Amino acid sequence: MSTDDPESTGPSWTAPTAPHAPAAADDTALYATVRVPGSKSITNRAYVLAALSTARTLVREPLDSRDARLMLGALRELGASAEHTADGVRIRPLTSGSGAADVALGNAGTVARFTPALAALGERTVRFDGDPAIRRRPLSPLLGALRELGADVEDGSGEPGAPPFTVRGHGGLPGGEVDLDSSASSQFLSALLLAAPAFDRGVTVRLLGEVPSEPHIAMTLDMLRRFGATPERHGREVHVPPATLTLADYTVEPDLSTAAPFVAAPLVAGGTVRIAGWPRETTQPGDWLRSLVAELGGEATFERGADGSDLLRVTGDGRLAGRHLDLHEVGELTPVVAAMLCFADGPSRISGVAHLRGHETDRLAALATELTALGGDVTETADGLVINPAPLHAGTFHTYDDHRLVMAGAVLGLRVPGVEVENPATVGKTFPGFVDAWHAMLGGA
Ligand SMILES: O=C(O)C1=C[C@@H](OP(=O)(O)O)[C@@H](O)[C@H](O)C1
Ligand SMILES: C=C(OP(=O)(O)O)C(=O)O
Repeated sequence: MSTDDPESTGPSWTAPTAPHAPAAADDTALYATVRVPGSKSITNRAYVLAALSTARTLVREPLDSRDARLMLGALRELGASAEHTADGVRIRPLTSGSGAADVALGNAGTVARFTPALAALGERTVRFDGDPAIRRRPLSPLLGALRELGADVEDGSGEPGAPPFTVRGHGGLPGGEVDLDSSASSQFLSALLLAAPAFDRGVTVRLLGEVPSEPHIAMTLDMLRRFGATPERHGREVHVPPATLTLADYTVEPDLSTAAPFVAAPLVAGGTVRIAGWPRETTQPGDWLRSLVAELGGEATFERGADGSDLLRVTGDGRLAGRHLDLHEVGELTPVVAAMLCFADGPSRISGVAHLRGHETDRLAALATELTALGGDVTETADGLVINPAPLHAGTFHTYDDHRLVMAGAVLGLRVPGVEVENPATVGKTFPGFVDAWHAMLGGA
């Protein structure tokens, strides 16, 4: 499966049905242990912080996927180096250098939002562009804030404040105080905070509007601290003083958002799935899935594996309660959660996720269209979806170049024979091995 070709539509994939679905958990039901790859959000933050450090960092157990490769490609263009070793990826920090550079964004929000500040810190003239979809995703509040902090950002041929654009590095950024509306994406705030230790005066961000995806901000602050920075947050103000970053070694946690469809499987189909390496403490938004499982009628408990590592054991019986869920803090889980709720025995509602219209695709429109096309009773609201019980049937599930729609299609297929998931290769944004792992979970590897 190519991780470099966003347009590759390839053959569709008939999502497999579960062995015994729906069913009470018994010995013929789904029973599997699953290992998911490293967190995209942690991997790409670790790479950025390592590139800003004063010495080499070994990033252990990183994600290897299209978004992670795009981040490494961007950092190399900006003067860092990345070497794959037996233990992980060793990053050597950014070096000064002049001339022109080109950063390929693909459709990676983390690359588009986290790397322009790094370009402003260097001395290259860096052009940024990516897939057609990234040109439509929100960016302009971040580029505006970077300009106010002293960056030289020039709009390109498209919409102002959108790729393609150019950053002319002048060897540093003054930094200072700035107002930021980060309501369209928490990544704007994370981007400023991650680069701030390298600004002459650090940064003080005064937030306008509500920031979604709060756990991703906690992740940014936590990782900054591990690399030696001292961020402080007081309500709507976040301050990061200048700091020298260094960390020899960083181990990436498994991606709990990538784990979402595997957590959903036993609830939707009946059975037990264990997720290996689920951390007892984490800033990842996917950790919220543990409480979701309980709320929808399943069970999620920690176990200790034979090797001493933690596993999360998720059990369900194929019956799900309908619920109203505000997903503002965990928006990236919406596609899989919406697929689960199509099997609930009562009405459900998802709210708080208007910003999903600026994700890989307009996820609210895509989910309403695709779930309805399979027989679902799903309507879009301004900030979410209303989902009522309805029998689903076979059909094509279009994925709009969105990895999480492939995962949602897989969940639907557990109980609905004949769900044809279009362009499954697009899941390579975060989990190139997803289709194989899904078949392995179902016992058909
Ligand atoms: O900082 C991050 O790593 C992310 C933040 C979130 O972005 P939004 O706040 O734009 O939803 C999330 O949805 C995305 O998958 C990853
Ligand atoms: C919104 C997502 O990705 P990105 O990092 O491209 O914003 C996502 O993975 O759900």
